[in-house]
Amino acid sequence: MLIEFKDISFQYRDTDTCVFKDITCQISGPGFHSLFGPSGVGKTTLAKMLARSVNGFSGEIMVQQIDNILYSYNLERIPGWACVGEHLTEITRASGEENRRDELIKSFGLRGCLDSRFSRLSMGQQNRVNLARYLLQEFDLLIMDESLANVDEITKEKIILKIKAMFPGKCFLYISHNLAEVAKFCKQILVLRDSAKTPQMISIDGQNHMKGKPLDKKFLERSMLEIVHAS
Ligand SMILES: Nc1ncnc2c1ncn2[C@@H]1O[C@H](COP(=O)(O)OP(=O)(O)OP(=O)(O)O)[C@@H](O)[C@H]1O
Repeated sequence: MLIEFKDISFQYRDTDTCVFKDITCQISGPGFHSLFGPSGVGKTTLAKMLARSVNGFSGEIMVQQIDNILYSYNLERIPGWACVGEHLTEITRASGEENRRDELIKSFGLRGCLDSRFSRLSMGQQNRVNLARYLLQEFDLLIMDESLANVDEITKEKIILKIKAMFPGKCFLYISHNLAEVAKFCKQILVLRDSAKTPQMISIDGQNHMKGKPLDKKFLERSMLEIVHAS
């Protein structure tokens, strides 16, 4: 599995600032990779380019062994008229993944939400339901653009570790503003900087924490420090 951004430059139409200037970087292999950087620097834009919903850039995005790319984001809302259980059953009808659905419902703490309408759930509950909907579909790469926003730290950790255990062969691009979280759970952190800085993207190794593995606190602290210095 390989994703390669080569000399990417981009400016939105009718704006006078460029978002990207000659970005080159690689993501290889399955697991959690992060896009990290200050608000407005272009994380969502780059993720959407990868998902082919933002075009018109110069340079190349090459992917190998990745056919299905899904893009999930934290403000995505599904129709509120059906209850959550029905939505998840409906999506499972296409994939035939009843066991996966039940496992996600249990580990994402969604049992109590199944009879509620989506619109009546809290934001953190809505985000968990929405993420489960994506994990029930076919994908090689899932972009998680702040998909776990509004979820408390303890539940978030359980969910990330569960996703890693359930989908060891899949690639995830995890976008978050939480420094400790990306350093702890991701194997690679792509720090995106202002387009006036050179290089605009810096790659840093993360801890890639897994369930049952001890945390290397020294390594984690070093990663966090490197990310702060790169930002
Ligand atoms: N459709 C658009 N048209 C014009 N400019 C846009 C458009 N979408 C985003 N931008 C601008 O492009 C820049 C990058 O936006 P983007 O949403 O990719 O940043 P981000 O790093 O994901 O931000 P955040 O962390 O706040 O979500 C911002 O300056 C934003 O104002």
